[in-house]
Amino acid sequence: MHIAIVGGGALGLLHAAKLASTEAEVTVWTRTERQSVLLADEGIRLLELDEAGAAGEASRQPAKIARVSSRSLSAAANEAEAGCEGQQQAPDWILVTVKQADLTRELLRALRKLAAAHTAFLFLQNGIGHLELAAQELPELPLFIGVTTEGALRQDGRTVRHTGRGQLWLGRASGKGQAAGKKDENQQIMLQNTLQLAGFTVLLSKTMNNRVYEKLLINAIINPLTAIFDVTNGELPQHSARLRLMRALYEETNEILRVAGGAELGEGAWERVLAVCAATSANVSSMLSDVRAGRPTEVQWINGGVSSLARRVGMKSPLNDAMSEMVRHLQDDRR
Ligand SMILES: NC(=O)C1=CN([C@@H]2O[C@H](COP(=O)(O)OP(=O)(O)OC[C@H]3O[C@@H](n4cnc5c(N)ncnc54)[C@H](OP(=O)(O)O)[C@@H]3O)[C@@H](O)[C@H]2O)C=CC1
Ligand SMILES: CC(C)(CO)C(=O)C(=O)O
Repeated sequence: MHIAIVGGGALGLLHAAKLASTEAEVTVWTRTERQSVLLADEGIRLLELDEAGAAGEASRQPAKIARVSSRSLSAAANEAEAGCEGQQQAPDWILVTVKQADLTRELLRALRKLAAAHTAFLFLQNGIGHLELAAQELPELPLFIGVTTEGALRQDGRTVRHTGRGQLWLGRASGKGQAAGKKDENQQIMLQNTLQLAGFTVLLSKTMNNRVYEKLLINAIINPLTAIFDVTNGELPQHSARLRLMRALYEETNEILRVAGGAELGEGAWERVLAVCAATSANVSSMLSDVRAGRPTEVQWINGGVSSLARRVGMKSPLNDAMSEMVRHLQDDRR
């Protein structure tokens, strides 16, 4: 099986490095030519978690060097379009691991050139809204969505630290329980088996809607509030005013996801949000990391995504609107 990974960032390098230990052929499509040359020459340096869950150097595990092929995405797309001799066959799977802001029409059009009729796509972004865009640009191709609780941090162009073991749920993008075709199922099972051989825990789901919305609920609460208060995930609920804000944001978001998104998150969703804070207590959330580094955040696809859902059915979303506004200000202030 040939698996191409779009983006040599935290999640992309983690998946590529671990998949390289299987029989799959792995290609990383990077943004820059420079990173593609670095990966081809020196391989990916993976700081793996040990059995107790400590990562890389902290646990004194030697770094693993994983050999993969790599290409800049634009060069690969141009070659595919020109029908250059000797180019790689179209992949069976394309795992898209760029951040939301980089998941543009232009990127999707480049990917279309690199796909064949048998190519399936898996999108691993936090937030919502990107699948609609992908469906417009890749209407005839099988699109799958993944919700992952793995944690990864890129340290330099070729080094990635596995910061937390989690699980990956994957299924059809619009999967509200519709019957999957046999080809679909086989494709998913092949990817599941390969990812499991690489060491990931992978579960297939026919109700990805609920998985996506549960992760969205978690991100819509933890990410903006940790960014605004400049605290770790574990510190967030430890102050009564912050806990009250979390709860208010939970009530608003949960109701919007239920009414506008048809989410069935069941009992205990609030406790699960608190459990994520506890399980990732030392984490600096991705939104706080982005704010600290002066990078664009994914707030537009997280709290902004919740607000868009609300608007569609005439509901109000004052707290989510405020989160988007405040995080955008933080972003602008840091630039
Ligand atoms: N990291 C994590 O633990 C988790 C992340 N996620 C989600 O996964 C997504 C990716 O996150 P993460 O891996 O942390 O992000 P990173 O910023 O580490 O990685 C994104 C990568 O995409 C690359 N990229 C951007 N544009 C293009 C392009 N046009 N062509 C090819 N590559 C491109 C970037 O390249 P360059 O560096 O050159 O700009 C970068 O290497 C996000 O939506 C995040 O919310 C979900 C769960 C866990
Ligand atoms: C679950 C959480 C909040 C873990 O840090 C996350 O997904 C993020 O930081 O984006």
